[in-house]
Amino acid sequence: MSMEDYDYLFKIVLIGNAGVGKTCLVRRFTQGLFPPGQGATIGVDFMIKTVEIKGEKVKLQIWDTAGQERFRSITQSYYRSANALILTYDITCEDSFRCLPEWLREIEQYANTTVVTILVGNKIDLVEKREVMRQRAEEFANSQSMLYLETSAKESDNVEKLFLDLACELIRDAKQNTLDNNDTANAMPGEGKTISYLGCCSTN
Ligand SMILES: Nc1nc2c(ncn2[C@@H]2O[C@H](COP(=O)(O)OP(=O)(O)OP(=O)(O)O)[C@@H](O)[C@H]2O)c(=O)[nH]1
Repeated sequence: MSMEDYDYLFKIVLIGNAGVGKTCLVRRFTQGLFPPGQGATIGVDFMIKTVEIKGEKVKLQIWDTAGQERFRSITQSYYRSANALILTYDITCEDSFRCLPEWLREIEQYANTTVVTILVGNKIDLVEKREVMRQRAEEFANSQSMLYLETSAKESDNVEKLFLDLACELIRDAKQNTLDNNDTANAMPGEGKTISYLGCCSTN
């Protein structure tokens, strides 16, 4: 290993309407808590968490952007260097789902073409208030080649899975790129192990 204390560094950016729970998802994952009375994010916030996946240290830089329209020009500048985007909506808020095509246009315009995007329906603890059916969201995600996951930052449902699955996907991409960029003569011993990583994270 190098001087750095990690094997991989990935940048993950959360986007989506105001109030859907982006900050709460990040704080649940990085600090293990559900903040009471979480206020709106101003501009962009930033947290780091290092996780270990199959013996490799993965440093996640997590950027939490403000959903409010007035911050859009600031948040757009964070798309470009993102390895992954977590596009979040609130399953109890039809409006936040209806805005997704608008967010996808932002992604198309500002993000890297290789970015991994996952659609997240948050607040599944509010069962009675659900306005967006799971199947509908899944179909939408499929149609846009996005992964899909439902979470509750409050109850901690699927939050760990969200970030770990993303990290696995990014590792897989990184290993694949290394393979693609090296002809066989230059391949490092053990590179072939990439294959055995496929599907390593489908924990469900
Ligand atoms: N019941 C429930 N409430 C949640 C959940 N996640 C967030 N909330 C609540 O939703 C509100 C908004 O949460 P935030 O995390 O600030 O939302 P945000 O998307 O970061 O909002 P902006 O910073 O304005 O873009 C807060 O009152 C949270 O307590 C959840 O999983 N379940």
